[in-house]
Amino acid sequence: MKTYLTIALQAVEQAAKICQQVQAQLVEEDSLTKKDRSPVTVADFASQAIICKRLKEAFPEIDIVGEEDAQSLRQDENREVLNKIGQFLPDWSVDQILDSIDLGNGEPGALFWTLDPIDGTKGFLRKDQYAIALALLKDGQPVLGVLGCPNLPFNGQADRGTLMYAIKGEGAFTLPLGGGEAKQVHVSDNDPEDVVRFLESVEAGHANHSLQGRLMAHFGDRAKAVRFDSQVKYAVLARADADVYLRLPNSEKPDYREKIWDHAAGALIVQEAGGTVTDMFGKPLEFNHGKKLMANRGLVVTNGKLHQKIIELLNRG
Ligand SMILES: Nc1ncnc2c1ncn2[C@@H]1O[C@H](COP(=O)(O)O)[C@@H](OP(=O)(O)O)[C@H]1O
Ligand SMILES: [Mg+2]
Repeated sequence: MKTYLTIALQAVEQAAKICQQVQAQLVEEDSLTKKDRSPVTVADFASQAIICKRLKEAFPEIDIVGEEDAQSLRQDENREVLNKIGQFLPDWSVDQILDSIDLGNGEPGALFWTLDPIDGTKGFLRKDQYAIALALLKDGQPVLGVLGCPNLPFNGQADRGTLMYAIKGEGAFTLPLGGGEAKQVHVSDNDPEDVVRFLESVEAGHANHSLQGRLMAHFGDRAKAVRFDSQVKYAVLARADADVYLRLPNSEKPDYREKIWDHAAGALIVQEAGGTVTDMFGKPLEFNHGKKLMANRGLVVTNGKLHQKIIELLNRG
């Protein structure tokens, strides 16, 4: 597993550098809109190209299930975006860029990678939080997870981003992006009688803020709300900077099913830091139903001590 980890960390580091460069000089034309009306940027594509190329060089036999594909980039109308990606990958030919992005068109199987090249694209566009999320899944469960969080200060240092990783059964660790010593992380110790710090999406459309508000009311003044984009929320909870992360289905999209790349890496990291991850009914996540968590609805992520209480409150009818 160590070889997988080394390559995964290098790939995410490399992608994070490009994402930081793009975010620093981002303009509106650097993104396009997908069929589901969600945005995708130059950085999403460049990040996927870099990570897929690196993984396939090292592990040619393992499929990669990535969020993006190059179909839209192959259309003339998006030539500008393709050219811009080339500016950030100067040694790459156009075909190399397109083909590397499409290395992420693999299918979920017994052993596969899943990649979100930029999780929280809307946060990225706001120059806010985002994560590069990579996980290795074996027999339907994440066994390795890496989160690159370029805008999440490492140890309070605003100029250093955060990298987090976990291997199943071996704990969760953090180190600064750009290199440094890895330190083990543990979730908080807070119980239902303490202050409870709740994480939620910034984007109201990705969650149910009003249901979450009603649940928080149960804790009165002790409930604090913190909003972050992306799987940065899992990283924040894993290092004990928050206690609960709720992702409750938005009433306007009751049939929404979560994507595996939005949760595989983060869920493993929180579990290895001592926390608990289930859906809103307390059911463990099942990653063996294709690209979506078809057997689960919503998410409840806690430090473990708060889990039962939150599930009870959510399901008391
Ligand atoms: N209706 C919905 N409910 C829950 N998640 C949604 C959603 N619509 C989009 N998303 C997902 O929410 C992710 C961002 O999460 P967050 O709200 O925590 O920042 C998006 O990932 P991408 O940004 O990779 O597309 C997208 O996959
Ligand atoms: Mg995502």
